[in-house]
Amino acid sequence: MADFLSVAATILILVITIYYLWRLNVKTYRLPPGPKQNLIFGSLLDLIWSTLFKKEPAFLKLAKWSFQHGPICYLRFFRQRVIVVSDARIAQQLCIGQADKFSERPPGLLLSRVLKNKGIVFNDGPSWKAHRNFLTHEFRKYGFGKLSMEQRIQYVIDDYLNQIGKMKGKVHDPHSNIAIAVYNIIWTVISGDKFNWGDPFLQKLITNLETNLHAVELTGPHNYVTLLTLCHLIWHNFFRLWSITSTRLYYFKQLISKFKKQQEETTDSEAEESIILDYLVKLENSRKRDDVPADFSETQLLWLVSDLFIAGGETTVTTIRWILLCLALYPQIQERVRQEIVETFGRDSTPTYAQRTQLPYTEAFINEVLRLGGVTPGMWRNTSQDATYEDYDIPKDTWILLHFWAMSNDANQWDDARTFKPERFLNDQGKFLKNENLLAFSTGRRECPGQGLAQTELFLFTVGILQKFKVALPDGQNNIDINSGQFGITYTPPPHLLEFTPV
Ligand code: HEM
Repeated sequence: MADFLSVAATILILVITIYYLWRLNVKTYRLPPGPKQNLIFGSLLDLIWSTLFKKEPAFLKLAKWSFQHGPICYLRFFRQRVIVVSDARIAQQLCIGQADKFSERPPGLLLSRVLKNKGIVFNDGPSWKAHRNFLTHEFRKYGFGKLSMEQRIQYVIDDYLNQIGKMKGKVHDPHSNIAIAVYNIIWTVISGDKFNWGDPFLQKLITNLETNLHAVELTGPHNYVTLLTLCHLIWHNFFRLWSITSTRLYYFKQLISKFKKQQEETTDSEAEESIILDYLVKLENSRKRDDVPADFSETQLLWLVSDLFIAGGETTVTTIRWILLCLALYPQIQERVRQEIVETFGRDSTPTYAQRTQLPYTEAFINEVLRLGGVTPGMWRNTSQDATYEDYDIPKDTWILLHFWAMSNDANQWDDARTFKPERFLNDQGKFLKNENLLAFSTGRRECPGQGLAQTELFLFTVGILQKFKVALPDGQNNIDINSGQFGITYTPPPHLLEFTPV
């Protein structure tokens, strides 16, 4: 009896699988090249084998496939069609040239399922559009490059530099101080308020935000097949993930309540303009007029704030960690950047972001860190309609991986791709030269709306640190391999300690 049942179950599974595959291939498409696919699983078993048994990160495996088969590489993971794009120009042709078709997130992705109709990053449709427009308008209104916003950022960077000064050259892991400064900057930018250094609430929030980041890995096998998604959730303890997210939202709720209370106690003329205040005023005014924009609500404000902390925090913290590590690993480059800064602005005056054009080597250095660090290794889009690229078809509901790390590491686009060379961003006259192959902040309608803020932070941090400190690895720890970063939701530098000596 047991034998009969298992034979019947096997036949049933086979019939269902063949039916699905048949439906998938009813229409024959001219698909881009890719590795040979298994009839049923496509490349899923290869991916499982590499990630689970060979411990190769999925991002790296996908990059290898794409280097082997071309910058637009087709794969299938069981039923899910995937295209990996590892060329910045192709990404731009698709995401700008055919923006209507390439601006959604994949609806089946775990994070899209959980965050549907919430915030911005994994949201879609009218709710995404309304919040994205609001944010873009706000960032333009307060303008990075405008002094008031830069001053807010600079106050936090000054706190950071004071803190480093107090450590008197003690060797330490730079991560936690950078995180305190970066998350505080996000809060000051969106609320006009600022935490004191070492505020226990900020510390609690950061611990929460940095817990379990590996559970939201974006490209591993569990992303494509519901059964594997369930296994992944069980493995990472679904209840724990849920409790971390609820606690996070509770913290943001507390922050916004505190913000509202402060506003009530402030007279109109004293009130500091801010993104949160603008959201609440817009909501209030539109409620009175009875024309609330798509999905604007206090709950959505929570998700928006949460998204800004998540999208703007880990990315910027990781980039600054790479900046410090690269300064320490390449002392001659560090001296050259410092010399340029000190000769142009001295040790005490702070240049504005707009004055970066006077510091071309510093700009080249930061761009080389963004390239080699490849902080956001990739991001998903979904085709909302059938599309084409040159002679290839890209069917509706194909997941498109914009593989930023592969774009920055393609030997066909970059000389000595894995060597740290800021000069590649300078022209013959020593002026900074933008390189179209670098897409650190993505492209098209979903490109990073926080790019201006992030670039301002990276610039002010680099200048501030080099005006005051020499950054070095402790004696005997200079053998860190710059190519041994770890892939997760961001590409993080290998663990390291640093010492900061006043100059
Ligand atoms: C060095 C720092 C940063 C890097 C490298 C970075 C990079 C990126 C990338 C690659 C994307 C994906 C875009 C796509 O889907 O194609 C993105 C999205 C996003 N980023 Fe950033 N980002 C950084 C900092 C920030 C900051 C400071 C903020 C705001 C506080 C921010 C807010 C966002 C948001 C809200 C999205 C989602 C946009 C959407 O889906 O419409 N990012 N970022």
